[in-house]
Amino acid sequence: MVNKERYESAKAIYGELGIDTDAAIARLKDIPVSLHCWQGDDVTGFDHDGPLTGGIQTTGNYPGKARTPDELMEDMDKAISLMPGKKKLNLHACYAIFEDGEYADRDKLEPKHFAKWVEFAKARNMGIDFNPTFFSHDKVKDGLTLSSPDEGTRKFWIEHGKACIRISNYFAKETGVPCVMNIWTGDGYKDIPADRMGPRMRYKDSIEQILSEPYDKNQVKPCVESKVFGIGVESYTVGSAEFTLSFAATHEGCLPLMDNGHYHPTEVVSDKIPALLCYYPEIALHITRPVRWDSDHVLLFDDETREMAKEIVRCEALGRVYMALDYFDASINRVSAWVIGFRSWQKALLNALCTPNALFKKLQDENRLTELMVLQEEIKTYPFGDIWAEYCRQCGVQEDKKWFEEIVSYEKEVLVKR
Ligand SMILES: C[C@H](O)[C@H](O)[C@@H](O)C(=O)CO
Ligand SMILES: [Mn+2]
Repeated sequence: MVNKERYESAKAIYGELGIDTDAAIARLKDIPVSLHCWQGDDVTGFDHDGPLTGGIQTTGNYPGKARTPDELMEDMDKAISLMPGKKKLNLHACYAIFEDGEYADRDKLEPKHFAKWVEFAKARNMGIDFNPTFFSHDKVKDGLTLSSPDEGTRKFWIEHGKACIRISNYFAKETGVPCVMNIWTGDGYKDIPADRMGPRMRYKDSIEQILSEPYDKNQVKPCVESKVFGIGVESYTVGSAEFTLSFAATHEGCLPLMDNGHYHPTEVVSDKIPALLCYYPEIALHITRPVRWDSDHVLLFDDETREMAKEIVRCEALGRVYMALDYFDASINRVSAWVIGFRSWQKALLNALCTPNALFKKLQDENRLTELMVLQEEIKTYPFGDIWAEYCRQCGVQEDKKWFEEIVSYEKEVLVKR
Protein backbone atom coordinates (compact mmCIF):
# COMPACT_ATOMS: atom_id res chain seq x y z
CA MET A 1 0.00 0.00 0.00
CA VAL A 2 1.38 3.46 -0.82
CA ASN A 3 1.61 6.08 1.91
CA LYS A 4 -1.51 7.98 0.83
CA GLU A 5 -3.65 4.84 1.01
CA ARG A 6 -2.14 3.96 4.36
CA TYR A 7 -3.02 7.44 5.61
CA GLU A 8 -6.62 7.15 4.38
CA SER A 9 -6.97 3.80 6.10
CA ALA A 10 -5.49 5.15 9.37
CA LYS A 11 -7.70 8.22 9.14
CA ALA A 12 -10.78 5.98 8.96
CA ILE A 13 -9.63 3.94 11.98
CA TYR A 14 -9.09 7.07 14.09
CA GLY A 15 -12.33 8.49 12.70
CA GLU A 16 -14.24 5.65 14.39
CA LEU A 17 -13.14 7.15 17.72
CA GLY A 18 -14.29 10.60 16.61
CA ILE A 19 -10.80 11.85 15.82
CA ASP A 20 -10.28 14.10 12.82
CA THR A 21 -6.67 13.41 11.80
CA ASP A 22 -6.72 16.11 9.08
CA ALA A 23 -7.61 18.68 11.73
CA ALA A 24 -4.90 17.34 14.06
CA ILE A 25 -2.27 17.71 11.33
CA ALA A 26 -3.46 21.21 10.43
CA ARG A 27 -3.41 22.30 14.08
CA LEU A 28 0.09 21.01 14.75
CA LYS A 29 1.54 22.94 11.82
CA ASP A 30 0.77 26.20 13.67
CA ILE A 31 2.22 25.39 17.08
CA PRO A 32 5.68 26.83 17.69
CA VAL A 33 8.33 24.79 19.47
CA SER A 34 11.56 26.45 20.49
CA LEU A 35 14.76 24.86 19.21
CA HIS A 36 17.78 25.33 21.48
CA CYS A 37 20.94 26.52 19.73
CA TRP A 38 23.14 24.95 22.43
CA GLN A 39 22.75 21.34 21.24
CA GLY A 40 25.00 22.22 18.29
CA ASP A 41 28.15 23.11 20.24
CA ASP A 42 27.85 21.45 23.67
CA VAL A 43 26.61 24.66 25.37
CA THR A 44 29.85 26.51 24.61
CA GLY A 45 28.81 29.76 22.90
CA PHE A 46 31.10 32.37 21.39
CA ASP A 47 32.07 34.68 24.22
CA HIS A 48 34.52 32.63 26.28
CA ASP A 49 37.05 29.82 26.12
CA GLY A 50 36.45 28.41 29.57
CA PRO A 51 34.67 25.22 30.59
CA LEU A 52 30.93 24.70 30.92
CA THR A 53 29.99 25.48 34.53
CA GLY A 54 26.83 25.99 36.55
CA GLY A 55 26.24 22.39 37.56
CA ILE A 56 25.54 21.18 34.02
CA GLN A 57 27.73 19.00 31.84
CA THR A 58 27.99 17.65 28.33
CA THR A 59 29.71 14.32 27.84
CA GLY A 60 31.16 12.87 24.65
CA ASN A 61 33.52 13.94 21.94
CA TYR A 62 31.71 13.17 18.70
CA PRO A 63 33.44 14.85 15.75
CA GLY A 64 32.01 17.89 13.97
CA LYS A 65 31.06 20.25 16.78
CA ALA A 66 30.16 23.72 15.50
CA ARG A 67 32.94 26.19 16.35
CA THR A 68 31.71 29.44 14.84
CA PRO A 69 28.37 31.20 14.33
CA ASP A 70 28.43 30.25 10.64
CA GLU A 71 28.98 26.56 11.43
CA LEU A 72 26.26 26.59 14.07
CA MET A 73 23.81 28.23 11.67
CA GLU A 74 24.75 25.81 8.91
CA ASP A 75 24.13 22.82 11.20
CA MET A 76 20.91 24.27 12.47
CA ASP A 77 19.72 24.77 8.91
CA LYS A 78 20.44 21.13 8.15
CA ALA A 79 18.55 20.05 11.24
CA ILE A 80 15.60 22.35 10.53
CA SER A 81 15.28 20.96 7.01
CA LEU A 82 14.54 17.55 8.57
CA MET A 83 12.03 18.68 11.18
CA PRO A 84 8.32 19.10 10.50
CA GLY A 85 6.40 21.90 12.21
CA LYS A 86 6.81 25.49 13.29
CA LYS A 87 10.03 26.48 15.01
CA LYS A 88 11.28 29.24 17.22
CA LEU A 89 14.97 29.86 17.81
CA ASN A 90 16.15 29.60 21.41
CA LEU A 91 19.37 31.52 22.10
CA HIS A 92 21.61 31.97 25.10
CA ALA A 93 23.40 35.24 25.75
CA CYS A 94 26.80 33.54 25.38
CA TYR A 95 25.95 33.10 21.69
CA ALA A 96 26.48 36.84 21.05
CA ILE A 97 28.25 37.43 17.75
CA PHE A 98 31.10 39.91 17.90
CA GLU A 99 32.47 41.36 14.72
CA ASP A 100 35.79 42.98 13.83
CA GLY A 101 37.58 42.08 17.05
CA GLU A 102 34.90 43.75 19.17
CA TYR A 103 33.95 42.23 22.54
CA ALA A 104 31.38 43.13 25.19
CA ASP A 105 31.18 41.47 28.58
CA ARG A 106 27.84 40.00 29.62
CA ASP A 107 26.75 43.13 31.50
CA LYS A 108 27.36 45.25 28.40
CA LEU A 109 25.65 43.13 25.77
CA GLU A 110 23.53 45.01 23.27
CA PRO A 111 20.97 44.12 20.61
CA LYS A 112 23.57 44.67 17.89
CA HIS A 113 25.47 41.63 19.16
CA PHE A 114 22.51 39.51 18.11
CA ALA A 115 21.69 41.22 14.82
CA LYS A 116 22.96 38.24 12.81
CA TRP A 117 20.68 35.91 14.75
CA VAL A 118 17.73 38.19 14.03
CA GLU A 119 18.60 38.08 10.36
CA PHE A 120 18.82 34.28 10.56
CA ALA A 121 15.47 33.96 12.38
CA LYS A 122 13.62 36.40 10.15
CA ALA A 123 14.80 34.66 6.99
CA ARG A 124 13.32 31.44 8.34
CA ASN A 125 10.14 32.99 9.70
CA MET A 126 11.05 32.15 13.27
CA GLY A 127 10.51 34.04 16.52
CA ILE A 128 13.31 34.08 19.09
CA ASP A 129 13.42 33.06 22.75
CA PHE A 130 16.28 34.13 24.96
CA ASN A 131 18.25 33.14 28.05
CA PRO A 132 20.70 35.24 30.03
CA THR A 133 23.83 33.12 30.61
CA PHE A 134 24.61 33.03 34.32
CA PHE A 135 27.33 30.38 33.97
CA SER A 136 30.64 29.65 32.22
CA HIS A 137 32.12 33.01 33.22
CA ASP A 138 34.80 34.17 35.64
CA LYS A 139 32.38 36.48 37.44
CA VAL A 140 30.51 33.48 38.84
CA LYS A 141 31.92 33.85 42.36
CA ASP A 142 32.03 30.76 44.58
CA GLY A 143 29.31 29.23 42.41
CA LEU A 144 26.96 32.19 42.90
CA THR A 145 25.61 34.94 40.65
CA LEU A 146 22.29 36.67 41.44
CA SER A 147 22.30 35.39 45.01
CA SER A 148 25.92 36.27 45.80
CA PRO A 149 26.63 38.05 49.08
CA ASP A 150 29.28 40.00 47.16
CA GLU A 151 27.53 43.16 45.94
CA GLY A 152 29.89 43.66 42.98
CA THR A 153 29.18 40.16 41.71
CA ARG A 154 25.47 40.51 42.18
CA LYS A 155 25.45 43.90 40.43
CA PHE A 156 27.32 42.48 37.44
CA TRP A 157 24.76 39.72 36.99
CA ILE A 158 21.79 42.02 37.54
CA GLU A 159 23.17 44.24 34.78
CA HIS A 160 23.48 41.13 32.61
CA GLY A 161 19.82 40.30 33.26
CA LYS A 162 18.76 43.84 32.40
CA ALA A 163 20.80 43.78 29.19
CA CYS A 164 19.01 40.56 28.28
CA ILE A 165 15.60 42.14 28.89
CA ARG A 166 16.53 44.87 26.41
CA ILE A 167 17.74 42.27 23.91
CA SER A 168 14.55 40.22 24.36
CA ASN A 169 12.51 43.34 23.69
CA TYR A 170 14.52 43.87 20.52
CA PHE A 171 13.94 40.26 19.40
CA ALA A 172 10.19 40.59 19.90
CA LYS A 173 10.04 43.90 18.04
CA GLU A 174 12.14 42.64 15.16
CA THR A 175 10.38 39.33 14.67
CA GLY A 176 6.86 40.37 15.71
CA VAL A 177 6.72 37.27 17.92
CA PRO A 178 6.75 37.39 21.76
CA CYS A 179 10.13 36.50 23.26
CA VAL A 180 10.23 34.13 26.23
CA MET A 181 13.18 35.15 28.43
CA ASN A 182 14.16 32.49 30.90
CA ILE A 183 16.16 33.10 34.05
CA TRP A 184 18.08 30.09 35.30
CA THR A 185 21.16 30.12 37.48
CA GLY A 186 23.10 27.24 39.00
CA ASP A 187 23.45 29.15 42.29
CA GLY A 188 23.69 26.83 45.26
CA TYR A 189 25.93 24.90 47.63
CA LYS A 190 27.64 21.53 47.45
CA ASP A 191 27.21 20.93 51.14
CA ILE A 192 24.80 21.83 53.88
CA PRO A 193 24.44 25.62 53.99
CA ALA A 194 24.18 27.65 57.18
CA ASP A 195 21.80 30.16 55.66
CA ARG A 196 19.15 29.08 53.19
CA MET A 197 16.95 32.16 53.27
CA GLY A 198 19.60 34.85 52.82
CA PRO A 199 20.63 33.75 49.30
CA ARG A 200 16.96 33.42 48.35
CA MET A 201 16.15 36.93 49.54
CA ARG A 202 19.08 38.26 47.51
CA TYR A 203 17.96 36.19 44.51
CA LYS A 204 14.44 37.59 44.81
CA ASP A 205 15.73 41.14 44.97
CA SER A 206 18.05 40.57 41.99
CA ILE A 207 15.29 39.19 39.77
CA GLU A 208 13.03 42.07 40.83
CA GLN A 209 15.75 44.52 39.80
CA ILE A 210 16.14 42.75 36.44
CA LEU A 211 12.40 42.89 35.84
CA SER A 212 12.32 46.60 36.72
CA GLU A 213 14.03 47.25 33.38
CA PRO A 214 11.33 48.67 31.04
CA TYR A 215 9.98 46.26 28.42
CA ASP A 216 6.82 45.54 26.48
CA LYS A 217 4.87 43.30 28.84
CA ASN A 218 2.88 41.75 25.99
CA GLN A 219 5.94 40.94 23.96
CA VAL A 220 8.53 39.80 26.49
CA LYS A 221 7.65 36.90 28.76
CA PRO A 222 10.13 36.55 31.61
CA CYS A 223 10.27 33.12 33.26
CA VAL A 224 12.01 31.64 36.28
CA GLU A 225 13.29 28.08 35.96
CA SER A 226 13.67 25.95 39.07
CA LYS A 227 16.05 23.10 39.76
CA VAL A 228 16.47 20.53 42.48
CA PHE A 229 20.27 20.19 42.29
CA GLY A 230 23.28 20.38 39.98
CA ILE A 231 26.71 18.77 39.76
CA GLY A 232 28.74 20.19 42.64
CA VAL A 233 25.60 21.88 43.95
CA GLU A 234 23.96 18.86 45.51
CA SER A 235 22.75 20.11 48.87
CA TYR A 236 21.01 23.37 48.14
CA THR A 237 19.74 25.23 45.09
CA VAL A 238 18.69 28.84 45.55
CA GLY A 239 16.09 28.75 42.73
CA SER A 240 14.19 25.74 44.05
CA ALA A 241 10.72 24.73 42.85
CA GLU A 242 8.98 26.42 45.77
CA PHE A 243 11.01 29.60 45.33
CA THR A 244 10.36 30.00 41.61
CA LEU A 245 6.70 29.06 41.75
CA SER A 246 6.15 31.57 44.54
CA PHE A 247 8.14 34.22 42.70
CA ALA A 248 6.11 33.77 39.52
CA ALA A 249 2.84 33.70 41.45
CA THR A 250 3.59 37.01 43.13
CA HIS A 251 5.16 38.93 40.22
CA GLU A 252 2.68 39.74 37.49
CA GLY A 253 3.79 38.75 34.03
CA CYS A 254 6.51 36.40 35.26
CA LEU A 255 5.98 32.76 34.26
CA PRO A 256 7.11 29.60 36.01
CA LEU A 257 9.31 27.41 33.81
CA MET A 258 9.42 23.70 34.51
CA ASP A 259 12.28 21.66 33.11
CA ASN A 260 11.32 18.01 33.41
CA GLY A 261 14.90 17.12 34.34
CA HIS A 262 14.78 19.30 37.41
CA TYR A 263 12.74 17.25 39.86
CA HIS A 264 13.20 14.18 41.99
CA PRO A 265 13.20 11.13 39.69
CA THR A 266 9.75 9.90 40.75
CA GLU A 267 8.11 13.28 40.17
CA VAL A 268 6.53 13.82 36.76
CA VAL A 269 6.03 17.14 35.03
CA SER A 270 3.01 15.72 33.17
CA ASP A 271 1.18 15.88 36.49
CA LYS A 272 2.50 19.34 37.32
CA ILE A 273 1.33 20.90 34.02
CA PRO A 274 -2.43 20.75 34.81
CA ALA A 275 -1.76 21.77 38.41
CA LEU A 276 -0.03 24.96 37.30
CA LEU A 277 -2.58 25.64 34.59
CA CYS A 278 -5.24 25.91 37.31
CA TYR A 279 -3.49 29.05 38.54
CA TYR A 280 -1.20 30.57 35.92
CA PRO A 281 -2.52 32.07 32.66
CA GLU A 282 0.69 30.95 30.93
CA ILE A 283 3.55 28.62 31.79
CA ALA A 284 6.79 27.57 30.09
CA LEU A 285 8.53 24.22 29.71
CA HIS A 286 12.00 22.91 29.05
CA ILE A 287 11.52 19.49 27.57
CA THR A 288 14.30 17.01 28.07
CA ARG A 289 14.94 13.35 28.99
CA PRO A 290 16.38 12.83 32.43
CA VAL A 291 18.04 9.43 32.83
CA ARG A 292 18.27 8.82 36.60
CA TRP A 293 19.01 12.53 37.06
CA ASP A 294 19.14 15.78 35.08
CA SER A 295 21.26 14.13 32.40
CA ASP A 296 19.77 16.07 29.46
CA HIS A 297 19.64 13.06 27.15
CA VAL A 298 18.09 13.53 23.72
CA LEU A 299 14.31 13.64 23.86
CA LEU A 300 12.57 10.47 22.69
CA PHE A 301 8.96 9.49 22.02
CA ASP A 302 8.75 7.79 25.41
CA ASP A 303 5.93 7.45 27.93
CA GLU A 304 6.50 10.64 29.93
CA THR A 305 7.15 12.72 26.81
CA ARG A 306 3.83 11.53 25.41
CA GLU A 307 2.08 12.15 28.70
CA MET A 308 3.35 15.74 28.93
CA ALA A 309 2.09 16.47 25.42
CA LYS A 310 -1.25 14.84 26.23
CA GLU A 311 -1.70 17.06 29.26
CA ILE A 312 -1.05 20.23 27.26
CA VAL A 313 -3.53 19.15 24.58
CA ARG A 314 -6.28 17.83 26.84
CA CYS A 315 -6.11 20.93 29.03
CA GLU A 316 -6.64 22.87 25.77
CA ALA A 317 -3.51 24.78 26.67
CA LEU A 318 -1.52 24.79 23.44
CA GLY A 319 -1.83 28.58 23.46
CA ARG A 320 -0.83 28.87 27.12
CA VAL A 321 2.31 26.73 27.28
CA TYR A 322 5.60 27.91 25.79
CA MET A 323 7.46 24.77 24.76
CA ALA A 324 11.24 24.67 24.40
CA LEU A 325 13.63 21.77 24.04
CA ASP A 326 16.61 21.60 26.41
CA TYR A 327 19.06 18.74 26.09
CA PHE A 328 22.64 18.34 24.91
CA ASP A 329 24.47 15.23 23.85
CA ALA A 330 28.07 15.36 22.60
CA SER A 331 28.41 11.59 22.22
CA ILE A 332 26.40 11.26 18.99
CA ASN A 333 25.99 13.26 15.80
CA ARG A 334 24.77 16.61 17.15
CA VAL A 335 22.60 17.46 14.14
CA SER A 336 20.91 14.10 14.50
CA ALA A 337 20.38 14.78 18.20
CA TRP A 338 18.54 17.99 17.33
CA VAL A 339 16.40 16.20 14.76
CA ILE A 340 15.49 13.18 16.89
CA GLY A 341 14.48 15.38 19.83
CA PHE A 342 12.43 17.81 17.79
CA ARG A 343 10.69 15.07 15.83
CA SER A 344 9.96 13.23 19.08
CA TRP A 345 8.18 16.23 20.55
CA GLN A 346 6.27 16.74 17.30
CA LYS A 347 5.24 13.09 17.42
CA ALA A 348 4.15 13.47 21.02
CA LEU A 349 2.00 16.50 20.16
CA LEU A 350 0.49 14.82 17.11
CA ASN A 351 -0.20 11.70 19.15
CA ALA A 352 -1.92 13.86 21.78
CA LEU A 353 -4.01 15.58 19.11
CA CYS A 354 -5.02 12.12 17.84
CA THR A 355 -6.19 10.96 21.27
CA PRO A 356 -9.95 10.87 21.98
CA ASN A 357 -9.59 13.14 24.99
CA ALA A 358 -13.27 14.02 25.35
CA LEU A 359 -14.23 10.34 25.29
CA PHE A 360 -11.56 9.43 27.84
CA LYS A 361 -12.66 12.22 30.18
CA LYS A 362 -16.26 11.05 29.90
CA LEU A 363 -15.27 7.50 30.82
CA GLN A 364 -13.34 8.81 33.83
CA ASP A 365 -16.22 11.04 34.98
CA GLU A 366 -18.67 8.14 34.63
CA ASN A 367 -16.27 5.95 36.61
CA ARG A 368 -15.99 3.49 33.69
CA LEU A 369 -12.36 2.97 34.56
CA THR A 370 -11.98 -0.58 33.19
CA GLU A 371 -13.18 0.59 29.79
CA LEU A 372 -10.87 3.59 30.03
CA MET A 373 -7.90 1.33 30.68
CA VAL A 374 -8.81 -0.96 27.78
CA LEU A 375 -9.14 1.91 25.32
CA GLN A 376 -6.04 3.72 26.53
CA GLU A 377 -4.08 0.52 26.00
CA GLU A 378 -5.58 -0.32 22.63
CA ILE A 379 -4.99 3.07 21.08
CA LYS A 380 -1.28 2.54 21.63
CA THR A 381 -1.22 0.11 18.71
CA TYR A 382 -3.34 2.22 16.35
CA PRO A 383 -1.58 3.10 13.07
CA PHE A 384 -0.15 6.38 14.33
CA GLY A 385 2.95 5.99 12.12
CA ASP A 386 0.80 6.54 9.04
CA ILE A 387 -0.58 9.82 10.42
CA TRP A 388 2.96 10.90 11.28
CA ALA A 389 4.21 10.02 7.79
CA GLU A 390 1.42 12.13 6.27
CA TYR A 391 2.30 15.05 8.57
CA CYS A 392 5.96 14.86 7.47
CA ARG A 393 4.87 14.68 3.84
CA GLN A 394 2.64 17.76 4.16
CA CYS A 395 5.45 19.65 5.91
CA GLY A 396 7.84 18.74 3.09
CA VAL A 397 10.35 16.87 5.26
CA GLN A 398 11.71 13.37 4.99
CA GLU A 399 9.77 10.66 6.76
CA ASP A 400 11.24 8.26 9.32
CA LYS A 401 14.00 6.00 7.99
CA LYS A 402 14.80 8.47 5.16
CA TRP A 403 16.05 11.55 7.02
CA PHE A 404 19.03 9.80 8.54
CA GLU A 405 20.54 9.22 5.08
CA GLU A 406 20.86 12.99 4.80
CA ILE A 407 22.64 13.17 8.14
CA VAL A 408 25.11 10.53 6.99
CA SER A 409 25.94 12.57 3.86
CA TYR A 410 26.17 15.80 5.86
CA GLU A 411 28.54 14.19 8.30
CA LYS A 412 30.76 12.99 5.46
CA GLU A 413 30.67 16.21 3.48
CA VAL A 414 30.71 18.80 6.26
CA LEU A 415 31.15 17.65 9.84
CA VAL A 416 34.20 15.39 9.62
CA LYS A 417 36.08 18.04 7.66
CA ARG A 418 36.02 20.45 10.62
C1 LIG B 1 21.49 25.77 28.92
C2 LIG B 1 20.20 25.90 29.69
O1 LIG B 1 19.95 27.18 30.07
C3 LIG B 1 20.21 25.03 30.88
O2 LIG B 1 20.11 23.72 30.38
C4 LIG B 1 19.11 25.26 31.89
O3 LIG B 1 17.91 25.55 31.30
C5 LIG B 1 19.03 24.00 32.67
O4 LIG B 1 18.13 23.25 32.46
C6 LIG B 1 20.09 23.68 33.63
O5 LIG B 1 19.98 22.42 34.13
MN1 LIG C 1 16.38 23.84 31.39
